[in-house]
Amino acid sequence: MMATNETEVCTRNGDEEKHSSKVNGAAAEGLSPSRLQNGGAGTASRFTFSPQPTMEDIRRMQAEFTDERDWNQFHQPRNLLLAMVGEVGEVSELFQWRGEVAEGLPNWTEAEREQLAHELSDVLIYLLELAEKCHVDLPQAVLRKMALNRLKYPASKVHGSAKKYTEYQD
Ligand SMILES: Nc1ccn([C@H]2C[C@H](O)[C@@H](COP(=O)(O)OP(=O)(O)OP(=O)(O)O)O2)c(=O)n1
Repeated sequence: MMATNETEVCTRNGDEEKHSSKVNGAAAEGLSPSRLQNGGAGTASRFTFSPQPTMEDIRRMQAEFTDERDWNQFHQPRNLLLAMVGEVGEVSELFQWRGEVAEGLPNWTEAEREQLAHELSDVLIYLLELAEKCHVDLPQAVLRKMALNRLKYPASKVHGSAKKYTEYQD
């Protein structure tokens, strides 16, 4: 489903489950308590992104943003990496001292949710520009990496376990 402001009815395990879904995943009201636990999102009603913009769209928009400002002179790989890590720190600050946070961030204010959206966007923007400047075709690279992850963690072997692959003896 799209991340829109509509209210929708989802069916899971034959039961009707009503919840509202907003841009930025802002609404958690109406979610059953079990869906607010870690990993509790049922696949039938899982939060999804809008299809646009793509990674390439964002890479291009950021390239235009930096070109217009003559900022490429500052945007070498190491600087972009440091900028990205700084933004990851800003995301961490929003979660700091809150204890565990349930999916959908049910107790967060709209302002806090928007701040999180900004900081996550900063991380993504710098990540994509870092990949560009390192000549990593990230959309394709992520497909290759996920294929490797599936081989390393066969569902039949690791289902329900969070152990690292090095901990399995077979
Ligand atoms: N040299 C720069 C500076 C900024 N940006 C863009 C990418 C990020 O999305 C955002 C980062 O801006 P700030 O460094 O001002 O960081 P914040 O937006 O997080 O502001 P603050 O640190 O006040 O929270 O702007 C950029 O591409 N190159």
